[in-house]
Amino acid sequence: MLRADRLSVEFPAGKGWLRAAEEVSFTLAPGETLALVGESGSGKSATAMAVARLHGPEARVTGHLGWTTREGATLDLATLRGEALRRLRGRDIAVVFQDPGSALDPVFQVGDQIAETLRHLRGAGRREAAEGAVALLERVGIPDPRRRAEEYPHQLSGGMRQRAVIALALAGQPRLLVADEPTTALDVTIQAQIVELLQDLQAREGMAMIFVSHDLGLVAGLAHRICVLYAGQVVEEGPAAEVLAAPRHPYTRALLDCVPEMEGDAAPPRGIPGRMPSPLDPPAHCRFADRCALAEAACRAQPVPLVAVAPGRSSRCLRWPEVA
Ligand SMILES: Nc1ncnc2c1ncn2[C@@H]1O[C@H](COP(=O)(O)OP(=O)(O)OP(=O)(O)O)[C@@H](O)[C@H]1O
Repeated sequence: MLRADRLSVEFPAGKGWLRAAEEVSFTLAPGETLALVGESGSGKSATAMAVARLHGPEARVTGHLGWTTREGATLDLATLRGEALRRLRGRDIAVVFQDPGSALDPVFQVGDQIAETLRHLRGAGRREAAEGAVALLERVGIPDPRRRAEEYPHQLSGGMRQRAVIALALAGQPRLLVADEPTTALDVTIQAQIVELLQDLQAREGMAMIFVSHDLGLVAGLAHRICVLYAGQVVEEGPAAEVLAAPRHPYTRALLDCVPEMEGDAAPPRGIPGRMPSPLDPPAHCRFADRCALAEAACRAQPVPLVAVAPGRSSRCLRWPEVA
């Protein structure tokens, strides 16, 4: 359904450009969830926002985003403009962000906001839209949806607000949901509930999803494929079960080591020692070398390419067979 081919996202910085994402490639099948994982600043959001075409005019996006429409035609999302882009946004591709507050207007009742979207995107009549809004609130697990529909966003808890935002995203019957750290602002128990909801909706509606997270533990139960980003580059990509069971890049290994062993583990999450290189001036060789226990002279001698290590799996590490 979606094929990102050498997608790069750059932002103006001083006299040059900051490469937030660099030649990122992946594919997404209908009904599949792809997790984009990495530390803060690794380029996850830049990549996800490029897919949703939500960057400001200052961003320079290059590469291709092949998209197969409902009718089977192929478009390049990266170059879509005007009416075709408006039709796609909100309808075929919906987005849920970290902060549920930003997607809801504080001065309108939640149900009215969803109803208005149904009228706009699906041409529903007034009554049909109001009923549709209640049905959507019910579908995302909001108890007593008829009463909740009449409340204002501030009357809902954080978790309920994020559910309402997801209901709003579903209003256009999207084929792809882009969820950018949708649970980061929520309590741990609520996080799990929202992840469960997304998983359930995704399976029921057959929607594809791009899920952005810094937490490999969180995406473990959700993702079909995982794409690990480091300093703007894909360092590992493959089926989630394989990546989690036998990582082929030391950075993925290190991210896995940060995941608490057991749910409710009281130990504070450990970070990875060292810092990610600045995207303004990344080294020409392996970008992870300075934080990597396996790094040797060859890793600092040349750029390291992303290579296939198994069918459907790739790694950007010279010593990948030794990682798992
Ligand atoms: N609009 C912008 N203008 C300039 N630089 C930007 C812009 N958006 C992102 N960046 C930079 O691009 C790099 C990648 O950012 P991005 O937000 O994609 O990372 P991320 O992995 O999603 O991290 P986070 O979890 O913190 O959002 C960072 O260095 C960031 O500062």
